[in-house]
Amino acid sequence: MDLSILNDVQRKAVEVVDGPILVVAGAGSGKTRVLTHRIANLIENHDIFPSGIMAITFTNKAANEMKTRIGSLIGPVTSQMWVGTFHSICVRILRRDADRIGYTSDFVIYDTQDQKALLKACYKELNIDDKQTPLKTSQFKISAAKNDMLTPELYDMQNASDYREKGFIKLYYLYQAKLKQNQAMDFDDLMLKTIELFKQNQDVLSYYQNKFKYIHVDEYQDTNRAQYTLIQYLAAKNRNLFVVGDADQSIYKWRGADIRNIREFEEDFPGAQIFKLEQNYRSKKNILDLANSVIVNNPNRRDKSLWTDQDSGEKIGYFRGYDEKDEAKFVIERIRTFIREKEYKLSDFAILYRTNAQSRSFEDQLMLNAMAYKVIGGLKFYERKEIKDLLAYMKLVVNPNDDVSFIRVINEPKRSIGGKTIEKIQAFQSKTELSLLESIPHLSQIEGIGAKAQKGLVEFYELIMGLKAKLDTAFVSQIYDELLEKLNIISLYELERSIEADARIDNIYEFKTVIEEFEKRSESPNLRDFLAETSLRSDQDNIEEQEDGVLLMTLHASKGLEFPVVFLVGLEDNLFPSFRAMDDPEELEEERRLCYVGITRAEERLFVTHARNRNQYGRFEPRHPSPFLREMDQSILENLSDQNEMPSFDPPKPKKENYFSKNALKSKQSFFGKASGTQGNTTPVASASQSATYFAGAKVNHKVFGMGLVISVGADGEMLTIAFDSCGIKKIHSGLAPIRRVD
Ligand SMILES: Nc1ncnc2c1ncn2[C@@H]1O[C@H](COP(=O)(O)OP(=O)(O)OP(=O)(O)O)[C@@H](O)[C@H]1O
Ligand SMILES: [Mg+2]
Repeated sequence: MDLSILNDVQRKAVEVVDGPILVVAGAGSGKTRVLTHRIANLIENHDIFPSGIMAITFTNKAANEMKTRIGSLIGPVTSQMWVGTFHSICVRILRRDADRIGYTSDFVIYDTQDQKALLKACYKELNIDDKQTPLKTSQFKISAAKNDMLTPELYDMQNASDYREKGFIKLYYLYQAKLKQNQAMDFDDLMLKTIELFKQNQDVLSYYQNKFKYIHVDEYQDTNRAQYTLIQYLAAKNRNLFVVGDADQSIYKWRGADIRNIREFEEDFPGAQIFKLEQNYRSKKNILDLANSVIVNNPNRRDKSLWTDQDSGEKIGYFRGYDEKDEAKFVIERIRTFIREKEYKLSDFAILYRTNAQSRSFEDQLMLNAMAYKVIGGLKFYERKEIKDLLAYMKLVVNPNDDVSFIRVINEPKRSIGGKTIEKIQAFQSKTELSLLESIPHLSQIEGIGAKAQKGLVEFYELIMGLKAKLDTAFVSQIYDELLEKLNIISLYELERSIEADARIDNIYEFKTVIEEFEKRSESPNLRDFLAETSLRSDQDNIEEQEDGVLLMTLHASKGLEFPVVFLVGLEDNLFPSFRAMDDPEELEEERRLCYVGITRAEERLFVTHARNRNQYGRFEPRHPSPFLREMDQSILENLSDQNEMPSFDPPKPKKENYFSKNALKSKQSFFGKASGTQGNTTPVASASQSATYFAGAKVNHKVFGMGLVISVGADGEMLTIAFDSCGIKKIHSGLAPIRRVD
């Protein structure tokens, strides 16, 4: 095998055969390449059997990529070599020896839905109200405990003195017992049970320790406690552990990833050889410089020097649109120009964003331009559950005969209506030719439907009919608002307090923006036309399933990948970095690392964009540029914004010392204006009745709801819309509520 295609340090790292090895390096320096070449080298030049080699990555996509890369070096990877995710490797181990810890080898794996169903059964047994403690909350807590390797027993020991934890501990015990009864494991158990297997069965552990002489881990910076422990077990005997990672790319703290794992590798494995790669092969120099100018603002990091012998390349395109639609138009227009002028294919372009809901404006523009696209690691906007549900409601309002929509949403949210009830109505329906919805007024003629289900059905009927009555007089947005209110859907998701639920809320608000855009451009904005237009869009979706397409994904999903042209979009305060980062310096550092990951995906061209106004939380509001934009080296940005979109406004005052980097505030040639003078919408609005001044972005403390962030101030200067940490968005009268500013 030809190792001359590697640079000196890379080759040295590849050539060491035994002992613990850590390769740390910035993005695009060839870490993954070194890892695959090392494996090929072991097999080709050192006669190591593939069956003695294991390589672990974080996603299936990355695992497949790794197999392909090794395959291209030494021929197809056989199943004797274990290349996979942590989970897939654990399943393989457990299938063989689960009986040693009291499971059969046919144990089942519970996915999120199964987990919820099981939790529900526990709730029933323990009399827990899922309105007070949403299933999702317990699910999240159990997962967090497991990622920290806390079994119910350990968790109990740690929290025994905390009376508030009593309920949860009981639940956790029961949940775990029920899993066992069902011979089931949830995803997190796969890790924990493997560790348990090793702990309790020295012979099993020895078998794997002897079998896997060489163990490799990519993206080591994102391992959590349980994953770390598993690796420690497997590698303890031979100590031939080869890990690669980059502390600057650690972006999974919220899933328990512990950046210390990489920092403390030398302590965990004394005598470890450390290699630092410094040459980046992926990106043009300007892109790399930009990435560095951002990441240097993270305190507590080991400085790395990353260089490239590539030329500077073009400057980084900077665009500030009037709103998110304008931003999307710019991006799609650029892609068109690139394709017209150079030999690019659609999949050379990646649009990276912070939150899923942002994909919508880009999807719309791509569809308008008949360009194929793919949403990686997620669903296209109109395929997302909450959007499909809301569309189904609206379809029923227009068309009571739509049984498909009826079935989709009759029990969404829960109305105690199950499959049996629907079958009974269907039996009735076959005699009457009424639709399912139209059958509801005839419930008295249908036997065997319980009182609870009857009540649910009638309420559903009244909801739809109530909206139908307004069909010819109300705006679509009014119908939509009323629908949301009656379903209480936002509150239900808010109660879940999970990242997933937050994303759904974002999407629901984003859909309101879709409706408002429709109302603006159509002459008689009615629901029928709106639905017709939307169904055309979803149809188009289906045609576009081809190989090639512009790639859309969140920053998290882009880890480890590379693309010729990257658009990093939505660089706005409270979006990226997210609102959560405002009060939490650690969170802000994690967001900054995410920004670093995003920038370093680009090979040839990079564009950074944001909007001056955005529809978010269901409101059209002025936005501040992201602090990350200010941190970027301004001398390598090229302003591509329209003249009238040239910036200059008053940036919000720094609230935390490191919130805006010192660099950025000093920067002379900033696109983002000096910290003097106020303009336009960002002018603070004084509250009439209080001396305190409230404005979008002000932080407040409410006696009951706790800390929150003002999202907007009503025209009277008194009605505030506030996003509270504890309970989501609320409207509060500043003169009447027990509220004060905190700075
Ligand atoms: N010595 C080299 N010569 C030429 N190209 C190289 C060399 N080393 C790496 N590359 C190329 O540079 C790009 C980045 O490599 P790779 O993906 O392995 O980097 P990485 O450090 O794993 O990046 P990330 O931190 O983003 O995961 C790849 O296209 C790879 O083929
Ligand atoms: Mg990599």
